[in-house]
Parts: sequence; C-alpha cells; structure tokens
Amino acid sequence: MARILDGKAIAAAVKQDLAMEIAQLRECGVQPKLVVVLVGDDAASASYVRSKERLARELGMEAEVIRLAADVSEVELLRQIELQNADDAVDALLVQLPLPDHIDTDRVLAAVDPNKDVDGFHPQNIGRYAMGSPLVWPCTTAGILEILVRSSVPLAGQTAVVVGRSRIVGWPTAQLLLAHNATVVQCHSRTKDLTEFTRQADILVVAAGQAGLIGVDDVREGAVVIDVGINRVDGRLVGDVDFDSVVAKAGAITPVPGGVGPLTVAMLMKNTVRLARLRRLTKGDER
Ligand SMILES: NC(=O)C1=CN([C@@H]2O[C@H](COP(=O)(O)OP(=O)(O)OC[C@H]3O[C@@H](n4cnc5c(N)ncnc54)[C@H](OP(=O)(O)O)[C@@H]3O)[C@@H](O)[C@H]2O)C=CC1
Ligand SMILES: Nc1nc(=O)c2c([nH]1)NC[C@@H]1CN(c3ccc(C(=O)N[C@@H](CCC(=O)O)C(=O)O)cc3)C=[N+]21
Repeated sequence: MARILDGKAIAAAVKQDLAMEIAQLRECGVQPKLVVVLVGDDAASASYVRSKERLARELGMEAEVIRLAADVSEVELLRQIELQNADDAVDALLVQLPLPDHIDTDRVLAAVDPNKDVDGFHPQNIGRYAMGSPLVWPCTTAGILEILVRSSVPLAGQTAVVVGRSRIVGWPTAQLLLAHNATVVQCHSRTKDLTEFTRQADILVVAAGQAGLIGVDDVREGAVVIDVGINRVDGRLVGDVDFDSVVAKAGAITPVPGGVGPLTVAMLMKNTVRLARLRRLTKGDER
C-alpha cells in the first residue's frame, strides 16, 4: 500500500514558513504584492484566482485582481500589463490562463516584466530554467519539487518519466528533474507505447489532463506517482491516475484533490516573496 503524499499538509507547512518570512519582511518595510490578471468569466479560473487572492492576504501580502471582460482587446490587456510592470509597488504579476482565442497568449506572456514573472512563463525565464537556474520555477513544478523534497524522495540517478510537455507543467517539470540529476523521459500524445516508458519510472509525473490515463499496469511496483491532472468526471474531481488501483502498487502517490493542487497555490506565494526579495532587497545582485 502506497504512502499517500498529503499535499494539503505539505502546503500548510510551506504557508507556515512563509507567514513568518513575510512578517519579517514587513518589519523591514517590505510588503510583497501580487497582481493577478483574469480575463473573462470561466468559473474554474475565477475560483483559482479567488483562492490565490485569499491566500496572499491570509499570509500578510498585498493582492489585487484585475478583472477584464472576455472580449477585451489584446491592446487593452497589454496596456494593463504595462501599468503593472511600471508600478514599483507590484512584485509579482500573473496572467491567468487560458486566455480567450482572439488573444495571442505568447505575446501577452512576453509582455510581463521578467523580474515580476511569478509564473516563470516569460521566454527569458524559460531560457533561464533551460540553463537550470531560474529566478523561480513555474508554480506547479516548484510544488512537485516541494512534495518530493519534503517527503525525502531522492532524485539524483532516479529514472523520472513525465507524461505531458506543456509550457505550464510538463516541460518545466522535466527540466527541473533533469536539473536535479534524474534521468528524464518526456512523453506526450505522440509517444508510441506510453506504458513501455511509464513502467520504467522510479518517479512518474502525470500531467496530461486525461482521466484514467495511468492504470495499475502502467506503474512499476514501488514507484513514486505524482498526479497533476485535474479532471471533472460526473461532478467529481479526479486526476490522470486511477488512484484506487495504483495506490496498491505504488510506493507513494499524491491524491486528487489534495495533492499537487494545494502546492501550486502555496508556491505562487513563495515565488512572490522571492521576487519581492530579489527586486527590493538585493538590487539585482542575485540575479
Ligand atoms: N494540480 C495543479 O496544480 C495543476 C493541474 N493542472 C492540470 O494538469 C493537466 C495538464 O495541464 P496542462 O499541461 O496545462 O495541459 P495541456 O493540455 O496544455 O497539455 C497536456 C499534455 O499532455 C499530453 N497528452 C495529452 N493526452 C495524452 C495521452 N493520451 N498520452 C500522452 N500524453 C498526452 C499532451 O501532448 P501533446 O503536447 O502532444 O499535445 C500535452 O503535452 C490538466 O488536467 C490541468 O487541469 C494544470 C496546472 C496546475
Ligand atoms: N497563469 C496561470 N498560472 C497557473 O498556475 C494556472 C493557470 N494559469 N491556469 C490554470 C492552472 C490550474 N491551476 C491550479 C491551481 C490550483 C489547483 C488546486 O488548488 N486544486 C485543488 C482542488 C481545487 C478544487 O476543488 O477545485 C486540489 O487539487 O486539491 C488546481 C489547479 C493553476 N493554473
């Protein structure tokens, strides 16, 4: 029976550390500020954004949400981003994805000041983590590392298989595991015989957005399984891994909900604090 990696509990530990760090920063006259730009009225996005805003305030940071209509022009969205880039009180800026189809997501992500890019999606920051040394890792990727480290899962020399290669999760996660000296295989929708690869994984990260993609026969005995997927099936949240069968074979597994998700939001806060420190206290020396 696998050890259940309790994302909620790990996120709570991260938040506790952060609350102390933020209190110390405030004594030095620094109150980190996070701004989230939300375009349109997608219910899931709106709910994620609310939880980000709530947690930032709970931890003693400043948080602001800029809500724009679904039919906002790209020019207007870029103008809003420029305003936040220019505002010295703002440490961290995030544009909630996905954006409506009429907006060029790449252009928008490239418009965010790289030093305020709390998601790590700016081309300059993607370049940085391709070199293994980003200002911040993308929040979900950073959360996966936090789970592995706080659960004492070794990475060096381990075979890590990542299913998914998106810019948000799959690709940065593979880069992070590589930077920590795992041997990394990156799978995607064109991978021939996925099972052949996933069965080799000491650490299996699944971020495909396909409920039930990974079953018990796709997992090696004793593997550490990190399920990033969030799927709504019959009104219930499930991951990409068939938890009930895999839990009996894996060595450790994250549940959905209560696994990676809570860490994603906690790491957004941690990244915000890091960017605030870099921008306000080190005058760029560390960069
Ligand atoms: N828990 C959390 O904090 C977060 C959860 N998520 C969730 O994680 C999942 C993935 O998100 P995201 O990366 O943004 O999604 P994308 O749709 O952008 O990417 C999915 C990736 O999975 C690959 N893929 C899809 N189907 C298969 C398949 N059958 N076999 C192998 N690979 C496949 C795709 O391959 P290809 O590139 O070839 O198309 C693609 O690389 C979603 O469920 C999302 O909701 C996302 C962010 C945070
Ligand atoms: N610019 C940008 N940055 C993101 O980081 C980003 C994004 N856009 N777009 C969407 C994805 C998705 N995402 C999640 C965050 C928290 C949970 C989360 O807290 N999940 C809870 C359950 C929440 C629920 O009940 O709905 C859990 O897994 O326990 C999930 C998914 C961040 N994303």
